[in-house]
Amino acid sequence: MTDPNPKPLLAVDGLTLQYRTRDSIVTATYRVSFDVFTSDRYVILGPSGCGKSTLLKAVGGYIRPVEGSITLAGAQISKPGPDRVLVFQEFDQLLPWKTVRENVLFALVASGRLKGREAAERADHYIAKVNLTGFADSYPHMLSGGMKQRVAIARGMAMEPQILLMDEPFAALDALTRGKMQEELLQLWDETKVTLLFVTHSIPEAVRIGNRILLLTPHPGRAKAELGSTGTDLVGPDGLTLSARIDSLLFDRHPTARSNAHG
Ligand SMILES: Nc1ncnc2c1ncn2[C@@H]1O[C@H](COP(=O)(O)OP(=O)(O)OP(=O)(O)O)[C@@H](O)[C@H]1O
Repeated sequence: MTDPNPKPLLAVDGLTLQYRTRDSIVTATYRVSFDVFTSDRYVILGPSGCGKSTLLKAVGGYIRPVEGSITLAGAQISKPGPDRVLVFQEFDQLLPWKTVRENVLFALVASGRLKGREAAERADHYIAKVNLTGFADSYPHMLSGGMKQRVAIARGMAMEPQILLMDEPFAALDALTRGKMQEELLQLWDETKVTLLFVTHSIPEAVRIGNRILLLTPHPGRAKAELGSTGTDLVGPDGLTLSARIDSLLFDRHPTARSNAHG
């Protein structure tokens, strides 16, 4: 029987995050709360500067909250750990002097996750999962942007973290490649059911990737609404697509039935 009240894997409660510079304090997020359950594809969506990246860094353990708490499987997050892996937007997140296989292996071995043959087998397994077996001995400069992002995803997945944190991983790709990468990520999720926390400012991407979507207000980010998504942009009983509903909530616009939002 399934538990009617499952405990969240990740619980973010009343989170206020700030940057303190020499002469000012910037509040990035204000009292944001949300829960992520095992195997969720949880998307944080909001305009540029609303604190999405800052939130992800706090879940990664790189920023301490000034207020509120973050717990993973019931334990307070206080520092970075191999149970949370970040995939960034930038193509330069790989080590340029290491091959694809060495990049994936390095993370596994340096974190103490695995060593020797086990590490090599795990690395090859995830390189195959992102369809890069034929490029395992290539260096990053020999790969396209999309291929580099696949390596970053394989490296993150190989760590078998409790949650994979993705900060606009496809934002720097052309539209066709971006669509293909979204499809591949969903396939990978189908095979692994990895829990995703995915940040984007694109409404169509949020609708495509997420099973649950948290909308943040413009700076400083506050939780505005949480929506469930089927992963497709179906028209609801009110005649609105999910994109149109999100658009109206994010920008306080009057929704138009069957209108399409662009992100
Ligand atoms: N290192 C920093 N020092 C001071 N302020 C910062 C720093 N990093 C971010 N900020 C500020 O914190 C706020 C939130 O930034 P953040 O990068 O988290 O937003 P975002 O929603 O991820 O934006 P984008 O979609 O453009 O990446 C912004 O006002 C930003 O200027």
